[in-house]
Parts: sequence; structure tokens; C-alpha cells
Amino acid sequence: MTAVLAVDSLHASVAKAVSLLVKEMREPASEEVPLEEAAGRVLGADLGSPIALPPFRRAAMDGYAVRHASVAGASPERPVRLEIAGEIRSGDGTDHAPYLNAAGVAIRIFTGAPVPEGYDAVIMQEMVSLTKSAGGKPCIRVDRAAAKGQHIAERGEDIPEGLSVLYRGTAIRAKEVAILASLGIRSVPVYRKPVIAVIPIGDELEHPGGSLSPGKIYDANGYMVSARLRELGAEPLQWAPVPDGLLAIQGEMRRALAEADAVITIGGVSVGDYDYVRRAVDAMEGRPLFTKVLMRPGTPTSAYTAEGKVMMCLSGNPSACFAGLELLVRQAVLKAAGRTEYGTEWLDGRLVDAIKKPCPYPRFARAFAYRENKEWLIEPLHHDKSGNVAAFARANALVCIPAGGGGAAPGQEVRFLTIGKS
Ligand SMILES: Nc1nc2c(c(=O)[nH]1)N[C@H]1C(S)=C(S)[C@@H](COP(=O)(O)OP(=O)(O)OC[C@H]3O[C@@H](n4cnc5c(N)ncnc54)[C@H](O)[C@@H]3O)O[C@H]1N2
Ligand code: MOO
Repeated sequence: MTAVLAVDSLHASVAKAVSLLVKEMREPASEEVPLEEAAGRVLGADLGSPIALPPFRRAAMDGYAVRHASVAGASPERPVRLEIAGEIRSGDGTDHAPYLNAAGVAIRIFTGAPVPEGYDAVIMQEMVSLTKSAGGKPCIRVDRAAAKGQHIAERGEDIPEGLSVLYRGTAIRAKEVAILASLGIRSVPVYRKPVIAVIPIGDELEHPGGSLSPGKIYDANGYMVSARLRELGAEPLQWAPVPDGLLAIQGEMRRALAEADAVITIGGVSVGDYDYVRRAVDAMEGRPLFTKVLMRPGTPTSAYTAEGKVMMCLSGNPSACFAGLELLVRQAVLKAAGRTEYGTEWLDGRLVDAIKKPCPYPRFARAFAYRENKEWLIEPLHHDKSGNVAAFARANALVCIPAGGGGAAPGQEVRFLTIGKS
């Protein structure tokens, strides 16, 4: 990305804005939740394994447990016959006294069942034939040698007792739940979800659901931001739209700062006569972190600290609001949710069509990315105007067009983020 010099110390590049925000976000406190509520949360402590996994030596196949020495010389010409000395099923205990001193026998065994000490191979049932001894006792006939340890999972081979396998700051998903449950952990230490107030601002905003009065639009961003916060592991407190007025905005900001861990306002942040966000924060003696981000859309995006908390002020145009959400808010919220990895992963792709809008700042356009011949191709979406929402339907990427020049040409290499993946 071409570097653009900030013309004002409160005008920040995207990277600078992220680092300022991340630095200000507080570490969350932790709490315990039941295992069934752990998915979607963030692990609040390193977890050492309280038990060995598997907890005992076990068979990995249905078949017969043997001492490998018993079948060492077996071949199709000289098969070995072993008497079946008993049966061990999954769930049976590990007291194998009757089998310990027996030699030259096989034990019928099933996947997941404990293997007695001294028995060091399991032969799959498909590899043997059933027969009888001279005395009429059930036997197996084995016509090949077995490798020592074959089809046996040793105690602790998966996770030795005491080993740390899951670390603080990890997002808990289904795969981590499998580990927690395997270790018998019923109560999981997690970080408390950050509570984030979402305040849409604008006289024109109405709740979806009612009929639309002339000159009004439905509040889309309040819902979009709340939905994204939930996806990021935060708990949104969504405000009803606040009218464009200094006192109203200031009052709601104060209430939000008292109730939430951080605040997001949407709209009213630009230079119009009725854009009151900056004046409201100034009147509250909020300290600006940045008052402009060198990006488009969303150039007026700002952030402040007030009453010890962070307030992020996003632009009202839906694609500007979205860019602020993905490029700045996402990382700040992940940090506040306790995640230790919250960097943005940029991928390299190639534009299939031009994006003609020249821009003094990096431009973040909604696009459709697809794989072809081992590279990512990026199709810009039509009507990607800042105030439009239809482009969200097909967009699976946010592509960065470097600052300056006349936009981007077909074939140009660009960086992009994937968006909207589960
Ligand atoms: N003279 C100038 N005018 C504008 C500039 C500028 O530099 N000089 N910047 C433009 C740019 S770029 C943007 S982006 C907008 C940003 O304005 P705000 O962030 O203050 O947002 P609003 O003016 O309140 O709203 C902009 C637009 O978005 C609609 N909106 C607002 N909130 C919502 C919502 N919750 N859901 C759906 N749509 C929303 C609002 O109705 C407006 O159409 O300023 C430009 N102007
Ligand atoms: O920069 Mo404005 O943020 O929508 O185009």
C-alpha cells in the first residue's frame, strides 16, 4: 500500500488507527461457564490436562489382542493357532489378572477396550480365521507376524497428563470443545464478553418493521454493527436511533459510557451542520485518538476516550460503516474479548476489472473473490457506492486499492480480506 503522510496528528492511517484502538482496549475479566455454553467464548486461562488421554492402553481395532512374540514365526505355510482365552469389551475395567500370565493365547477385543499389560499387538479380525483346538476350544489361526504395538493406542499418547494443550485467548469452537470434554472439564474459564453500546445517530432513522415516513430510512447500521459484534464475541447493547441534536447525543453517550465497556456511534461524524458527534465528545472533554482515517469509504471515522472508555465513531454510509467495522473495530473488539490473535489476514489477488475511482487514500471496495489457476481473482462489484447495500449480497471480500493514481486497472495485483465467512 502506498504510504500517505498524515496531514494532521489526529489523521491516522488504518494501521495507526488500529494500534491506537488496540492499545486503549481493556483486558477482560474472566468467569466460568458450563461446557455446553463454552462454544463462541474465549478461553480465559491456559489449560493443563488433568488426565492422560487416552486414560488407558486401548485397542484401535476390533480383533484379537496377542503377545507379538506368539505370532512371530507365523506364515501361510506355517500358521499359528492361538486359543481365545476370553473377551474384553469397551467399557470393561482394567483388572486383567486372568490374562497376565497366560502365554500363547489371544483375547477377543473391541475398538476402545483396554488392552492387558504384556499384550502388545492387536490383530484385526479380518486378518484371522476362526478354528478349534484339538480339545475343541475356540482358536484363531494367524498366518502372518504382527508388529509390536500395532493397533494399540498407548496411555497418554494423545495428551500426556499435565500437558498444556489449550491456551488463554483461544476462540473456543467445536474442535476445542472436543478437547475440553475429553479432558472431563465441565466448568470452563472464559473471558467475560465485552459489552458494547451501539448508538445509531440521525433524524432520518427509523426502526425496521414500521411503515416508512417521507424522508426517512430504516436503521441498517445499528443492526449490522450489533450483528457483527455478536460474531466477534461481544455483547451489543443496541440503542434506538438518536436524533441529530447536541444534548440528545451527549446524553446517550454518557448513558452508554456508564453502562458499557466501550461505545460505538454511527453517523453524524462528518462536517455537516447537523453532524454533532465531535462537538458532543468535545463538550464531554473526550480525548481524541484520531479524528479522521486515511481510507475511503469512512474517512470521517473517529475515536475518542472518555470516562476511561473507548468510543469509536463510525461513518453513516453503510459501506463506510462496514469498512470501519472490519478494518478497525474488529481488532479492537477481539482484543477486548480476550483474543490473543486478532490481526487482519490480507491475501493477494488480481483484479479482473478496473476500479476507476481515483482516491488520495487507500480505497476499500466490496468485491467477489474466487480461485482460478491457483490464484485469487477479484471481481469488483457494480454499484459499490458508499450509501448502497446491495453489494453486500455478493461480496465475500474487501479489496484494498492503493492510494493515488487513477484507481486500479484490470490485472493489477491487490490485497484483500475475506468477509462474511463463518
Ligand atoms: N461536505 C462534505 N460532505 C460530506 C463529506 C465531506 O468530506 N464533506 N464526507 C462524505 C462522506 S465520504 C461520508 S462517509 C459521509 C459521512 O457522514 P457521517 O458519517 O456523518 O454520516 P451521516 O451524515 O449521518 O450519514 C451518511 C449517510 O448514511 C446514512 N445513514 C446514517 N446512519 C445510518 C444507519 N444507521 N443506517 C442506514 N443508513 C444510515 C444517512 O442517511 C446518510 O445518507 O458524509 C459525506 N458528506
Ligand atoms: O468516504 Mo465516505 O466514507 O462514504 O465515501
